Amino acid sequence: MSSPPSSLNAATTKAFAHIDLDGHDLPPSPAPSSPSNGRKYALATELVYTDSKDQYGASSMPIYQSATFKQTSAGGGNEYDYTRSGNPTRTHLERHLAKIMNARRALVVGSGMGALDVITRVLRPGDEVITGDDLYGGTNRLLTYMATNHDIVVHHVDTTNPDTVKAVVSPKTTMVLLETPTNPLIKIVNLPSIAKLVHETNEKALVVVDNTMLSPMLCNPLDLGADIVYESGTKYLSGHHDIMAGVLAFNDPAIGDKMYFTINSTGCGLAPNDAFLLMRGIKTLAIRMEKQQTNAQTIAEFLENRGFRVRFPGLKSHPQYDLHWSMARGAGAVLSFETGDVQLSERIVEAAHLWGISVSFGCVNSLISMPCQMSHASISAATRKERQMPEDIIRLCVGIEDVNDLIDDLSRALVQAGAVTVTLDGFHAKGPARALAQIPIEESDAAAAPS
Ligand SMILES: N[C@@H](CCSC[C@H](N)C(=O)O)C(=O)O
Repeated sequence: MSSPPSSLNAATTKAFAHIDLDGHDLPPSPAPSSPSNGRKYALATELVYTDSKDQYGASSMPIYQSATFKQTSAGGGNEYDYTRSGNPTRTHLERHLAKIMNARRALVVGSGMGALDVITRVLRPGDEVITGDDLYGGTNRLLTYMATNHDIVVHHVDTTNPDTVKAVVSPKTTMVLLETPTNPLIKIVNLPSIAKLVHETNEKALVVVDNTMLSPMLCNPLDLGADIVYESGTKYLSGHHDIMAGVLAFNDPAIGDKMYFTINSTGCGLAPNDAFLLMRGIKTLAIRMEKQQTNAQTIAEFLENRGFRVRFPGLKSHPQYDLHWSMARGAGAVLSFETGDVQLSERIVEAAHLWGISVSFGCVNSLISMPCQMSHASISAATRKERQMPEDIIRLCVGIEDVNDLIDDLSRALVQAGAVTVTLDGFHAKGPARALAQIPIEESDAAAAPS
């Protein structure tokens, strides 16, 4: 895992300012800083291990809080010249991310949506994008913006069924944008099958995966056939909800060059202070994720055992349990459940104390939210209805607190909201929540899927 020679970095930093966004006459890509074959240890070890050569041997890469860098000659040419183009703290983070994401190259920007913006800038009028019918509200909003303002054609299909994707892939398909598990319905998407069928039909189409729900701790979409993987670094990677960040990773040097060109041109690269905080967060990813997943599993089982319909890939009842585990090393820590009644869900959410009513996930603190009113509110009510998104769905994003405290707080909220019948033996979902639990998830999802 040696660093690339400084002359290479300097060449790419300077040359990128003059190349065509369409990728013509690209200079050679920088040498992969930490290619996947540079990994020596188990992922938990690699998350904390770095071999950066700081001049003073600092064990934590310092924050190079400098906008510009002195050059040694009038022609410039030093490794760094200007932080928009490159910064040592950011480079250190990018090399570390490339290593843990099994990528040849990673880049970091100011938010997860910023990462998707960089990716979608390759689209041209008339290009077609295929994506899911259950996807993050911000992603839906950006794609809608592209469709409205840049004449991009967006197909929202049931990506849990590769055949529905196959039916719409064509020579015009430029991008297939997937997330698994989907947010907030926790449906699983068969990444290898879709990547294969897309590339067989149209070898130029880019398969792009939002891996925010799993993080590199649990899934490496590049190994499953994706061309680009991106994540919100605001979530599991940083883990403390104290920064916004976006991460992009690739194996194809030409894709990396294009994305770097856009980042340098638009100035959306991650600031040094945030790069430092993201790097610090990544070091505890394994231990946080382990605890969050264990807590999430306990809570999912707790709710299911009390008669709620729960969506979580750690439950055997999840209709795509086997598919999820064929691609991922864990279930993650986001689950959702339905009550069948919007007002009842609101009362549950508002009765919780320990669970913060907040958007986002992946943080050490546990969060509760109603996606249709919060994270996915930017999807119009009409579109939510068309896609049959359950307005009552509650999303739980599980943190690292003591699980008994989390269960106590949730139990109290369920009782206070009137969602359960209390007996001497405990309590059980009642009314619409109980009725809903009788309908298997696959049946209601099949009814919801667009034909
Ligand atoms: N008001 C924000 C909501 C952000 S949701 C953040 C996160 N990705 C989640 O799923 O909770 C917006 O409209 O973007």
